[in-house]
Amino acid sequence: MKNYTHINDIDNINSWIEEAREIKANPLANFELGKNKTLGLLFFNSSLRTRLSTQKAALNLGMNPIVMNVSGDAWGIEFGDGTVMNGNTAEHIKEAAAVVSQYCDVIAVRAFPTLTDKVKDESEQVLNSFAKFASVPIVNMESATSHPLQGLTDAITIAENTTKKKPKVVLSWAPHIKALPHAVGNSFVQAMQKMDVDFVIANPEGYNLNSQITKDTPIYHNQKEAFKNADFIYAKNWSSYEDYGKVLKTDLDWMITNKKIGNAKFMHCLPVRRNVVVADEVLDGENSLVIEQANNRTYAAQLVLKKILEDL
Ligand SMILES: NCCC[C@H](NC(=O)CCC(=O)O)C(=O)O
Ligand SMILES: NC(=O)OP(=O)(O)O
Repeated sequence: MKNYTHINDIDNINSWIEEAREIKANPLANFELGKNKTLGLLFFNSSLRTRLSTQKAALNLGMNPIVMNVSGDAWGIEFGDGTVMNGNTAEHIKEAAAVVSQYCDVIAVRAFPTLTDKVKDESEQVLNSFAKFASVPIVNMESATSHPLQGLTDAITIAENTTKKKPKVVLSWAPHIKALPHAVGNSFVQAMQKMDVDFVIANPEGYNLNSQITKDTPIYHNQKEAFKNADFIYAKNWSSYEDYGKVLKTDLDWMITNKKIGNAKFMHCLPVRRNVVVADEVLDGENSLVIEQANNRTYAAQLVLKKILEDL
């Protein structure tokens, strides 16, 4: 594999899940594969899990990770073509990506959306510019519209926590005070569409995700109806896609509680705001998978890096 930028880069989700579980059972089996190879991790935004689990994955493969907070620490990067750079940006992505490519064998990038400019966000300017101007493989650590390391992690977590042939999985919108990206929701939808699950989405009116992503996945505006017979409930807030980047609703009637989830397992990508997105009782209860889900970030990243290293 060259780049891992989207869930569509997964050619066979069942074999990927199987391989990730083998890696989890024996994380140091490929310790020689990444010897003398450098992974550069570039962060335009905050992170706890992605930053640490991707480095851990690299270390398990014998790679050397180097990390940079691009926003603030690096020179402001210009992405526009032909720009007269007399503003706040000091170096062009053409030089930046070419230079970093000389130091790193693989480059991983995190860059969130503006949530104010839909066209710009959907063009995936930052991620695609790295893919265009870097001479080494690129890994998406959450871009404007997708978080494929998280989507792969979620698929692994569901597979290892069910014995059913076709479990029912619900992605539920949940409240938040801030405007959040669609990336996690989008990649979860795309991962579930590749799996053999009974998958539905629950969100209030005005909060439908991009229909080119949800396609024919059923969307309920009644959370209770959607949760009937659910085996997994995956909560996530996102801002409106239709009324782009707007927060239309902050009251807590869509917050996840024990009464709502019943016997279903609870999932969230984290970080999560307690008693806004989900009640304490759920996160502290035995149906919560969130800590194991975060653990699986390492093995998802390790599988992706392994596939890239094998093709270098
Ligand atoms: N990488 C996991 C989620 C990152 C981001 N969450 C956040 O920004 C939460 C921030 C807060 O709660 O203040 C998102 O939703 O895409
Ligand atoms: N789930 C996730 O990507 O977490 P971080 O934002 O902390 O990396």
